[in-house]
Amino acid sequence: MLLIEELKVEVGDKEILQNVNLHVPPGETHILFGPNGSGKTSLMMTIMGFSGYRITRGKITFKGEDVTHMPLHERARLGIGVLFQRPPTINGLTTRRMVELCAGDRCVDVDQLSSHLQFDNFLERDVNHNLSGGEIKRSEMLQLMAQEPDMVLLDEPESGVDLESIALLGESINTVLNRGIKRNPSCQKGIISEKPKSALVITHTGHILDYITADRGQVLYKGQLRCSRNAREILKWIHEYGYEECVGCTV
Ligand SMILES: Nc1ncnc2c1ncn2[C@@H]1O[C@H](COP(=O)(O)OP(=O)(O)OP(=O)(O)O)[C@@H](O)[C@H]1O
Repeated sequence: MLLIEELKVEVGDKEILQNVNLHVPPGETHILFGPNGSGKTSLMMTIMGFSGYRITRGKITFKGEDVTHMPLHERARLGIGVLFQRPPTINGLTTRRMVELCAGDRCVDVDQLSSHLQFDNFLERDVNHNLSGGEIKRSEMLQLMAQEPDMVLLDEPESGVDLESIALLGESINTVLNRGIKRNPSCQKGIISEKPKSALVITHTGHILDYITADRGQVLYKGQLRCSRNAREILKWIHEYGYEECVGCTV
């Protein structure tokens, strides 16, 4: 699904990612750990194609297509979706309209989806305007559910979300990954996708691991991917020994 080969990325005049190799096969969820400033968000922004992240070497392939220099909107159309750590407020655009735009020509029952996410009361507000941290995450998940991407990049999905609401968030992530979206049965447009979805998830706390199934964990350290193993094992090592010891282990 996603293949990254020998990727080097600069932001401004600073090299942020060095020789990153990563393979996320169809249907797999990979977890990305790493200390503050190690380059996790930059990696996601580069995969998504945001400007300012200059690829100086390497290649990104998605669903067999070379997307290394593909514009952001084409990557989104090809099936990459992102949940931002700190998404912007968009004045003048209601969340309902945004969700409709994300759905494109897919038939999505916005009211049903938002009710599922307990977001009904905020649909007519401008995107992320005056929303709490948890409400912003639900708004972003709503947009992802409508977009129905083949691969989702989730940047700290649990940040700002209270412990009770993480279960709801985890459920919505699983909906996006495993079961596609719930459709209005009277709607004839669109095809329910049964294709396996993939995910790359950044987490600091690991709380989200209680709700989603992780196939593998990776540690990004000083711009390099240094470890690849069971995500819970990595989390345990980080808790017990810290990042420096974790990436130094040879077990
Ligand atoms: N637009 C930018 N201009 C200059 N430096 C940047 C820019 N974006 C990121 N950086 C720098 O690149 C490094 C990696 O940042 P990044 O946000 O990718 O790290 P991160 O691992 O996601 O951190 P955190 O866990 O704190 O969110 C940091 O030193 C950051 O200051």
